[in-house]
Amino acid sequence: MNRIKTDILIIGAGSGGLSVAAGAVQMGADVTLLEGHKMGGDCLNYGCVPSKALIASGKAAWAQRHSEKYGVSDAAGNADYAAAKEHVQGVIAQIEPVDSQERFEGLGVRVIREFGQFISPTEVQAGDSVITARRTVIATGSSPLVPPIPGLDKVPYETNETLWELRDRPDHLLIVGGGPIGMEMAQAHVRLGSKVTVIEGDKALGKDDPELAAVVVNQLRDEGVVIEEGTTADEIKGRAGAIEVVTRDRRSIKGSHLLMAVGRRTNTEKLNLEAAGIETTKTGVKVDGGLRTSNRRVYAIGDAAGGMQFTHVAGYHAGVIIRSMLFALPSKAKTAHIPRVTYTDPELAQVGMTEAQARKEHGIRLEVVRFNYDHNDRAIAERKTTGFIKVMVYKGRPVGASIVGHQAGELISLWALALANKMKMSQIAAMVAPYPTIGEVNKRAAGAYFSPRLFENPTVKKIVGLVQRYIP
Ligand SMILES: Cc1cc2nc3c(=O)[nH]c(=O)nc-3n(C[C@H](O)[C@H](O)[C@H](O)COP(=O)(O)OP(=O)(O)OC[C@H]3O[C@@H](n4cnc5c(N)ncnc54)[C@H](O)[C@@H]3O)c2cc1C
Ligand SMILES: NC(=O)c1ccc[n+]([C@@H]2O[C@H](COP(=O)([O-])OP(=O)(O)OC[C@H]3O[C@@H](n4cnc5c(N)ncnc54)[C@H](O)[C@@H]3O)[C@@H](O)[C@H]2O)c1
Repeated sequence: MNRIKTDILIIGAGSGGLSVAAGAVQMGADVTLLEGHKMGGDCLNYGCVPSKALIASGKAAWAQRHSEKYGVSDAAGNADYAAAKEHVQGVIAQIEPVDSQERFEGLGVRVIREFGQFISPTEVQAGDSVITARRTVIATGSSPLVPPIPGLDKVPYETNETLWELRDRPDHLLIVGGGPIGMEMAQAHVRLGSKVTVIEGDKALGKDDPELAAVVVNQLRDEGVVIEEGTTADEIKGRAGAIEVVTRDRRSIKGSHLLMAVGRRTNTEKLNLEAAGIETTKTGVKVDGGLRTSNRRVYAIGDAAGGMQFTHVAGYHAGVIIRSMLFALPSKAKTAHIPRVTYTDPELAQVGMTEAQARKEHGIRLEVVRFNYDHNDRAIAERKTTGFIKVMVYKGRPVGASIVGHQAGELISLWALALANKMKMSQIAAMVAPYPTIGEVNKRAAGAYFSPRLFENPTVKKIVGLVQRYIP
């Protein structure tokens, strides 16, 4: 048995774990990192990176088929599904070195390629090593949730972990779940030439503002995706190439392939948390505001912490706990300034409160300002005028922003900055945005807040009248 003493032990080398490791080791801590599977975790290997790469293939095919409006004749836009998947692997391969064992060992991190499990409140076993750490970080991420739908265990199905291996284009992809995974993959596949049916138990993109979700849902429907809402997949039948989903209302929906995209479950089963006195909740490891578990020497971050499940959240959590672990300073993880984006076309982006949440919180004192993409000159030039922004404002400060449209994911960063720093609408309005950019949408939303105050204000009119009378 190999005994190791270390300052910081990190379990899981995904977005969260790697960020802690890189930060802590470069600030002088002795760091040990465990990874039982692939370096880089879900985001690099099975999540953000492959999904965004496949979306890029779909976009390229779509652009070829829809170029007539720019004076360039439409082309067939026929996609080679296997080649698109090679492109996906190529993108992963290009990013991989940044997350590699070699890079982290080069930084001075002790990397052990084993799954870890607690054997006591202060010890973790990984292979033949027993590690005692001053502080331990659970960064074990999450896996696809596969619900016990009758018949599912008897048919082949894809998840976000297997989809990237598939080389034969599905003739008809059935997707159970209309959340971000389901909707992003539905559009990528329909654009790459598959028929696609989404079966969603409630509302597609149901966690988002329904007014924005409707824009995305309508676009996908226009592109040919069949979206069945309000009905769950209650039974699965068939065999490879001929899958049948029987819905709650006893309809039979047939397709060639099945993708399960109904949410996540956190990876805690291998950790033997009881041995360390670490409690869990329904969604993940139980943490306090500073991301400490019920064992004060152990933190949980990223997907494992059971809150918002995004790569940038895992990275943010890393910063929060580094402050607390390395400098013993108080540090709290907040959520109000965390953005999220669904990378459909158009994209859907949110930070802070949605309109419904803000109305509930602030009642009639809430102001909602809007601006539509069809008044943005760059959007008109690029013929990407579908979409709008709305900003929820309370006492002169934004408390939420929702954007659906071209590059919404890029535009939301400004509002993430504003919310993180409690900025005023006047500070956004003071910004000069270059013309013609999609980014002017943000400036115009801020302008929409001040327009009525300036242009429909009798006092302003009176002052201007007076000043004009007296200046030479
Ligand atoms: C299809 C898909 C698309 C996504 N797209 C986006 C996106 O566009 N933007 C975004 O922000 N987020 C996206 N996400 C979410 C994002 O991937 C996750 O939020 C992020 O990967 C979480 O990081 P993490 O460090 O918590 O966990 P992970 O990245 O999952 O890393 C956890 C690591 O821990 C390892 N591990 C588990 N148990 C143990 C153990 N006992 N011992 C040792 N190692 C262990 C695992 O093997 C894994 O490598 C997407 C997710 C999916 C599934
Ligand atoms: N762009 C991004 O940032 C991005 C992209 C993909 C995934 N993610 C992350 O991964 C998480 C998981 O994504 P997801 O889409 O799997 O989960 P999700 O929980 O967001 O959506 C799952 C959907 O499946 C539906 N559902 C559940 N059981 C069903 C059933 N039996 N039949 C029909 N519908 C059913 C739910 O109503 C829900 O709308 C996201 O919440 C997000 O944190 C992020």
